[in-house]
Amino acid sequence: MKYSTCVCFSWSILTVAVIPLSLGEMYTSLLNVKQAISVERKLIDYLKTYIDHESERLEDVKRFYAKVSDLHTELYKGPATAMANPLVAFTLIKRLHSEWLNVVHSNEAQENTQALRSSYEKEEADLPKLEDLQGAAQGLMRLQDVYVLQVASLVRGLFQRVTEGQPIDIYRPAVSVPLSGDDCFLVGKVAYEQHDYYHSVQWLEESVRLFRGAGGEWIPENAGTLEDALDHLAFSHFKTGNISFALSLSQELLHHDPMNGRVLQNVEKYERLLVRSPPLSITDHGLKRPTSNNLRTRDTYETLCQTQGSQQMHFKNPRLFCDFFTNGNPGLLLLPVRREVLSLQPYVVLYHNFITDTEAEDIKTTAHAGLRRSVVAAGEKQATAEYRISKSAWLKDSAHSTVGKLDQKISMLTGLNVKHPYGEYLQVVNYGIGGHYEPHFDHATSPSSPVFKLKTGNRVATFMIYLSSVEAGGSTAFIYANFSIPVVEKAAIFWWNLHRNGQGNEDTLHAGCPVLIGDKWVANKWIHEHGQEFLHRCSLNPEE
Ligand SMILES: O=C(O)CCC(=O)C(=O)O
Ligand SMILES: [Fe+2]
Repeated sequence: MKYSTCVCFSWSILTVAVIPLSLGEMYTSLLNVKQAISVERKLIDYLKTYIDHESERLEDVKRFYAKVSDLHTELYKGPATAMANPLVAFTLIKRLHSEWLNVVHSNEAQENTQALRSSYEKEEADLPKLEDLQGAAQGLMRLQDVYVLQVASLVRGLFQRVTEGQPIDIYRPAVSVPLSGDDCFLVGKVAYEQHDYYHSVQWLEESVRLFRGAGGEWIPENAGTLEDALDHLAFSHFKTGNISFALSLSQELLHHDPMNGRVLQNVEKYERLLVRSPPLSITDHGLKRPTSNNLRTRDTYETLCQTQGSQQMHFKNPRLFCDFFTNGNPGLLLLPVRREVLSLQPYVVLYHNFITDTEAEDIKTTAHAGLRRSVVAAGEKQATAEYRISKSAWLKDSAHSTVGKLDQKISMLTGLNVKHPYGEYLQVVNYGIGGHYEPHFDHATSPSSPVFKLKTGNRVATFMIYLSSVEAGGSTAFIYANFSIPVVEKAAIFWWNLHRNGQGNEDTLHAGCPVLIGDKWVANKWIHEHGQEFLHRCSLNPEE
């Protein structure tokens, strides 16, 4: 199979305009998700004003009600004598002529609703779109798959995997946020609409269970109902061959909606099917994950992600070592870098504390305005892809003094020329909900790749800096080399993408695992072949 190359034009920085956040999608970058909190804060304030105004209005209605009902209690004691009083008669006539009319036809309720709606409309541009909701739901399903998380636990706000029949915590959140029947309905529906009945069955089952538990009560914020969930779940079961479940759920649905012609027809159809071929046993309907085009490496990739950093131990391979490294450079003499050689084939090293907290903050902050949905090479062009969920920005040296400082330090450590165009501009990446980058090569694997547009050859090496920590997930996995590196905050990793003879090194196939918990930021510096002629020995030997 072919792997795409992560390609991004470093010169696109020239055309970067400051686009309001609302125009880009939200789920592909945690920074944007975090920014959405301030929008909800405003909505909360608007709702409070609405509740206050409506409460005042209801207080007035209640006062009028109390006034009139108290009067009637008095009047009923002797209505004839009461009416003999012209003041009582006058006020009765006035009430019936105009006071009731004013109360019943008051515009206040409408004005309050209108005020709430127009405040909401002011924020509308910054609200997540349907694409965000679907992307976030897909992110959850990705985490479920890659980390083998139990849906029933996720629904309770827990991150657990079943091991030897026992649910084991993969991560224990400080506060667990349980999901509602409607939350699960939404995730199930996203899967259902993609004909992915493996996930729709699991999520809709939870949805039906929770809706049933809530007694089928309707609440205004919900999009779905018990009936909707039963309907979708019944059809998902039918599609996965579980006709008897499809039948019993449809019967339950008819109980709520007896005149639903479509469901009546389905029930007849399911009954006929069951008469024709009765089910052998329930276990016949084992749900299977949808197949993907990267099945060959999927298991290794996911295992490497699950182990969250599974490097070969130094004691198992004495050629792997740690040291204080200066690369013979006087600039590093007083403060050598702690180097850890992680792998020899391909050659991958980790430099601890490569960047300071302040420098990492400078880089992230400078990147904010330029973050755009990350793209991958698609033939000669670049396009967004499901297999890379993040936003990225390109930073030139001139963007901030820290960028130039880092270039210098990379150059000292690697001994390579990283000046543009021999090194691409710094690519800063922020991952989104369940954000990931599936197995890929950083170097071009086809002569038409956009990597060659710089006219400085292929990407000979990658220098990647971890600008943040993550709480769980997000490791960098080397698939064929069979090891993964956990996110080590402030560290950087370096590897050669090409053999000395210029051929791509297949062993560098690598990936960014989905981020389970946290806000992962990395920065890539891609170094090209040209400009290194006297710095990195090349070879004509096809074996080298
Ligand atoms: O995020 C990671 O761990 C890997 C990122 C990566 O491979 C890339 O951006 O090319
Ligand atoms: Fe990469």
